[in-house]
Amino acid sequence: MQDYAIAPSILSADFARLGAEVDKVLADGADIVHFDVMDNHYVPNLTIGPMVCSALRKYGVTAPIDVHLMVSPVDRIIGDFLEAGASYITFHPEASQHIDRSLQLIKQGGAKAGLVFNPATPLDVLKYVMDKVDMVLLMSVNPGFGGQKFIPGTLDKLREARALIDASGRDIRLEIDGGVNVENIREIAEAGADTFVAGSAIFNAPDYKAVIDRMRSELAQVAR
Ligand SMILES: O=C(CO)[C@@H](O)[C@H](O)COP(=O)(O)O
Repeated sequence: MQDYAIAPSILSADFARLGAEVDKVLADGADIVHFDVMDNHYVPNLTIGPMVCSALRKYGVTAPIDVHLMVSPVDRIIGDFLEAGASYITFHPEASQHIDRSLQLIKQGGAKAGLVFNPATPLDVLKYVMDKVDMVLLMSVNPGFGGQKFIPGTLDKLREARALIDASGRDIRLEIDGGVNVENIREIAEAGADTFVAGSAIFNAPDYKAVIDRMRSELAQVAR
């Protein structure tokens, strides 16, 4: 079976009890902590920054932390997230003046680097930096808020990204983010995703483990 990873987005967690929420979702079977950084500039919302990432590490979180920067410009915040213990740092190509340089900053700092594509952003730049990318994140909603509906056109884009990744021969995760739930996760995996961000589907449910277990049983039935 494919090495699938479930990455709950803490955007939908209870921020007043963040450490306990992260502990619980990891104990309930999540693989990766998805950490959404919004700057009220690149996107119309404001969330959490490097101090919160660092606080989670000090609190004892050892799981990979996948930092999604919805921030412009990106370069000046990358160093802070490297120090704060980010495992992955992904950013939007349109938020960097020098995409190759931003990717190098992340990798030289010891984290895995990735690019994020909004629903209407083409994948064109990817082919020029494939050798520096460890993750490709496709947004299946317009970024800024949790709880939106999955945009179905993202399935074709996933197939396109999967073909590019497979052709590269590199070990690159293909992550999907926005409107992922138990009902659509199998179709999304069949289109090529291997890493699934889910915010409201998990954190708005009374039983996180039940949702994650149901997601895994859907993934166990994926035909590829
Ligand atoms: O980055 C974002 C939104 O910009 C996402 O990570 C959302 O937080 C996902 O939430 P759901 O769509 O799963 O509720």
